[in-house]
Amino acid sequence: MEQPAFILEELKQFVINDAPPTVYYIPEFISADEESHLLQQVYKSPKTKWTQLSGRRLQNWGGLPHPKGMLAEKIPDWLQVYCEKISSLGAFSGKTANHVLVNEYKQGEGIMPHEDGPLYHPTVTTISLGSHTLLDFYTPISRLDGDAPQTEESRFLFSLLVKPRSLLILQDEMYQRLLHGIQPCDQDTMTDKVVNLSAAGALLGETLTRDTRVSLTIRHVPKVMKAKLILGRK
Ligand SMILES: O=C(O)CCC(=O)C(=O)O
Ligand SMILES: [Fe+2]
Repeated sequence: MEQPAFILEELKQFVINDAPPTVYYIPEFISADEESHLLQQVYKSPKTKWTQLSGRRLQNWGGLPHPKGMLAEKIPDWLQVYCEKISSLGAFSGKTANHVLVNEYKQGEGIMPHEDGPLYHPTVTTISLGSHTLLDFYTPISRLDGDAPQTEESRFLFSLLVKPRSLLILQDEMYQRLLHGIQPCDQDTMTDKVVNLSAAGALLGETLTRDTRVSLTIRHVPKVMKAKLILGRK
């Protein structure tokens, strides 16, 4: 059922105005009890659910997104609760999230700048557990001939501080145009490039030391394959 658009009104107070459209940052979206319960569930999952990548490991829930459609799998209740809670805020234009990535970053790990791409409804929502991190944003590589090679440093725009238990929602230009990544480092110093400092309750010049961070990346995959039930049919 379509959610009325006015539910997004509630989120308006959480918009980060110093970032391009649109960033919502909601501190303490979940309680400390919910955080430890979620971490327990993540670490209780079968070892086979983990995929080790260079610099992080991840669990995929809900199916593998594919251009031809995702073969949907049931999301366990401990994650489904949050899919529904976030969707009820209107984050996915009335649709319900059906895909969750669990990423685990040990101290000093990160993720290369990337786009989340066209297989998702263009909204990404992230719950952080266990540690803060800095999410960095970059302009895309310009493909104009004759341009000087662009370094990651020259494409860097600004960062968002995401604290444990927060919910981050990125839409519009933040999803569709900019790239995001996490530097593989142990500590983050808060500069004026961190555009949500006050919303995240941090101080300019403060240095935060990272610990293991687990993030829940909750999204909606619009294209889902309908499994054909051919049993008993000609
Ligand atoms: O851990 C995060 O907050 C970012 C994860 C991410 O960008 C992704 O899985 O695509
Ligand atoms: Fe991403």
